[in-house]
Amino acid sequence: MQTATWPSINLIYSFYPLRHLPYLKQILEKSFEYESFIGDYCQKQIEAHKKAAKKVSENGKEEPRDYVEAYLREAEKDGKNDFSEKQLKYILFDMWVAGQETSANTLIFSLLYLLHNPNIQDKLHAELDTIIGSDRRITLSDKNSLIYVNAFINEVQRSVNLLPLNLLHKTLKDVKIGNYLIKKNTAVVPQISAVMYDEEIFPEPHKFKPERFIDENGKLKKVEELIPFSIGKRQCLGESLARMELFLIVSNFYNLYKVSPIDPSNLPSLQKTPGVTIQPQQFPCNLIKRF
Ligand code: HEM
Repeated sequence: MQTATWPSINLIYSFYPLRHLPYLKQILEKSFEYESFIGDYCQKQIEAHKKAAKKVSENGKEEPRDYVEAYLREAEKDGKNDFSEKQLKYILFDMWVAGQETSANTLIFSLLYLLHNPNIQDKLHAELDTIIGSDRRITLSDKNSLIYVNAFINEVQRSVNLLPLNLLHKTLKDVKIGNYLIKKNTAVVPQISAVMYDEEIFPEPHKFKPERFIDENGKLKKVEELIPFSIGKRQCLGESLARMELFLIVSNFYNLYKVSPIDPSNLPSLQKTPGVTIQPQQFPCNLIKRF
């Protein structure tokens, strides 16, 4: 994934003849290698589902267990050949690539921010101890009560700024914005960071402050400029899934564990490795059970 999202890959796809240059050629070949690795994995899942899934024609009335099963059933019902296995493979590929590392890297950065801000971890634990108060499983029904946890996740997503350059878009017709004319077929790179690091909206944008998302009455603030999933027609397809995952993992993980640095005088680096998605550096830390 890291290879496939290198800026050089974007460069090649923006101007395809560049793929013949020796260094870029090597990178592109590496990305094809990873692409077929993930593609093969998706294909194996489809094969396994085809064997196990209950077909509509076999009176499969119960809910499909997952996306692949739902797709295969729809394909069986469809008479127009709108569904194909190739399409399914690439949908799975897209969801895997877009959904796996994005959520994982955001979660890893949450650890880093807590290692750098032990007082914020104390506040997180204080809220979890007051509202949850045990090692019971936290569920989505707890979401509205855990204000600080939600504010913490918002601030992690704002600070990580996972897709700083968003994905490339293209204008389908001439567009006028203010005094600027953007011609049809222009590549546009919407800058999510310009919004999430705007100091008029988020004062001291480089400081990690979950409190910026809590109002004077202690309620969670809705801040429209918090746009880690982008906005518009092509905004993240997995946003609601990702939001659920982040809440469930962050709340349960930090309820059960306290994180601490191996060496407090030498904290792990917050440096971000660039790519289409931001990557953290590898780091060790201690996990202490709270229950
Ligand atoms: C923290 C987690 C995530 C973040 C920050 C994130 C962010 C984004 C962003 C910024 C885009 C580009 C939107 C645009 O072009 O304007 C995007 C696109 C996309 N995301 Fe996510 N995403 C996350 C998780 C997921 C998950 C879990 C899935 C699926 C299971 C997913 C699937 C997709 C897909 C398929 C697209 C392309 C949508 C399109 O082009 O129409 N993402 N995501």
